[in-house]
Amino acid sequence: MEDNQHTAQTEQSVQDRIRQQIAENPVLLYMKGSPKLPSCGFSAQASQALMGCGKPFAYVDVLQNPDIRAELPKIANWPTFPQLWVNGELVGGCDIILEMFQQGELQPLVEAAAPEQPEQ
Ligand SMILES: N[C@@H](CCC(=O)N[C@@H](CS)C(=O)NCC(=O)O)C(=O)O
Ligand code: FES
Repeated sequence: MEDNQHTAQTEQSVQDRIRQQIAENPVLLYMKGSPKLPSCGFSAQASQALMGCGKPFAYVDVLQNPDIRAELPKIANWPTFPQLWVNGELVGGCDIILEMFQQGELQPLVEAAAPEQPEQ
């Protein structure tokens, strides 16, 4: 009973953390590994396409965050990684990201979403 309650609370706080990440980062990629050192071919292709857009983006390595890996698919209603979120909305996974990149649709989406770099 107490254990169940604890688990429910933990899941809630993980989901809150995810929602905050999604709200705070206009372009956010949930992936396996990092853009520089991806741990899966799907995440490698997705992050490469995003890097090809030439704008900074945030990422979360779900292999380093197993709680996020477990909870995000419930929030997103999307079972796999990578997941690209732009302006608080799920764009899709690797297939959709690559398709949009090849169609020239990813770059304008990212450009419109990413805030300008602050002046130095
Ligand atoms: N067709 C998918 C490929 C992604 C995929 O199948 N990902 C798997 C293997 S990396 C996954 O995330 N499985 C759930 C998990 O590992 O938590 C896409 O377009 O993103
Ligand atoms: S980690 Fe095996 S397919 Fe992505």
